[in-house]
Amino acid sequence: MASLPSRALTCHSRAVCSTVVLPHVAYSTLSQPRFLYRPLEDVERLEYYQPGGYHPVDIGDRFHGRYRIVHKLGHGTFSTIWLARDERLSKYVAIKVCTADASRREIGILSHLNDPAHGKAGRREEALTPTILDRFDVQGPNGTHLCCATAPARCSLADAKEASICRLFQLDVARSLAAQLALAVAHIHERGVVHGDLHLGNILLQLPAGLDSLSAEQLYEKYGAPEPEPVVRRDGNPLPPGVPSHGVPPVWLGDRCERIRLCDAKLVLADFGVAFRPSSEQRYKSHTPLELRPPEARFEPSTPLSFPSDIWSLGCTIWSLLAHRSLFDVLLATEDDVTAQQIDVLGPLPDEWWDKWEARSKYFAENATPVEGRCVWSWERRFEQWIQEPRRDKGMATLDEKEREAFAAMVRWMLQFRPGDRPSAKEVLQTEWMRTWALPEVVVKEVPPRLISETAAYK
Ligand SMILES: Nc1ncnc2c1ncn2[C@@H]1O[C@H](COP(=O)(O)OP(=O)(O)OP(=O)(O)O)[C@@H](O)[C@H]1O
Repeated sequence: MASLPSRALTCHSRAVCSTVVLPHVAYSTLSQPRFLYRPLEDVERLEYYQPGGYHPVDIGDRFHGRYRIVHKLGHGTFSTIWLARDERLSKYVAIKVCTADASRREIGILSHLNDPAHGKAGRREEALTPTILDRFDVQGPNGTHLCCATAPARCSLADAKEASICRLFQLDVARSLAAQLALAVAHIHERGVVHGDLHLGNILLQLPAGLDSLSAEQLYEKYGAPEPEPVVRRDGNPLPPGVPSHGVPPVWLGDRCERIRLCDAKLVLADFGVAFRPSSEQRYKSHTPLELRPPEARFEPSTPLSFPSDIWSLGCTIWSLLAHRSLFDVLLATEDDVTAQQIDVLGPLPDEWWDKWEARSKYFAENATPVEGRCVWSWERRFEQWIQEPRRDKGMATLDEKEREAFAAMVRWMLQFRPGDRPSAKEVLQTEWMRTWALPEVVVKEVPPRLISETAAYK
């Protein structure tokens, strides 16, 4: 059986964090004890099985007259995701079973992205974002749950890193993933959509062909059968209705990041749960994790977020594809610590932000030099110690001088403090690093045909 990486110490899926409050769920978790049940590792918070919350699903359940649940794929704050056999088409699908009170925003955004009325998208272009294969509602003890079927994926890029000790993708793979991600972002921006939560946990690796030919038994043999664990109340009372008798840890279809080969490195940009269209909705709060959160969300809270906020997160995500750790370190860090790191790496804040930043004297003297004794990690130091050195240590390829300069120029442009100074996603695709090093790693036939002709025109 393939080994499953423990996600217990990470928080890509916000539901695993005990301190999280569900932002757009209509019920409150405050009126009840924090932990009603014994927590199960790699299983969603069981307290969210309550009216308005998750729907209890069992292995073997049949949905919509055709989807037989064979395993669990994962969970998020607003859904559990299951591997199901589509008995009509004899293939596997991922069924996302949303919480009863989850907004239906994601399905609306995905339908908009896939709608031919908004411009003809190539087959490959569509492959960079999820295609809704089916949608239906399920009634259960906790309410009515929107379910949608999409292609199952192997794992998220965050999971592929967490499963690894060195936490590095091969250089050609990292370049290819960076290019595909920029293509995906260019595609959604062109359709007027801001993703709003770009990070490695929301980028999935596509499954190589071949899974569909396996029966459920063969799949269990190869990847391991489900191992449901009993749900137990801490006070010893029986389980209330709407709570499953067992929790199911997810199957591991993925691989350690360093073992992923270029030919298998095909991504899909997922989780459009907080995506929005700036033309029809104003959004002020960023849902992106702190290490990739655009600084305007902090310093210009009354200006609506827009496409450049994705570009900031895209720049940070591309860094994380090449490095073994994120550009801005958030371990035990506050928002102020992160702002200080951003200045250490990128240079001074815009004057009006600097004046607004109350905690600045903790990190900088009035002449903007770091306070005495504070350890400053510049871009160069982070690049050397978090990208080049670990790659050298593992016998992996490193970036030569020219690539290094082109990479820095691109990422630093994406990380301009003022949103208006950042490139558009299309301009990112035209940068020297993308054209010379990243796009050529994407197998030509896999690139959206229209975007190929556009990027070819830039050469
Ligand atoms: N199509 C899929 N194939 C395989 N695994 C998937 C698929 N979709 C989602 N997952 C897994 O489930 C996890 C949660 O999915 P997703 O982020 O879409 O849920 P969510 O409820 O919208 O989460 P949140 O809003 O908390 O990020 C993913 O990180 C991934 O591990």
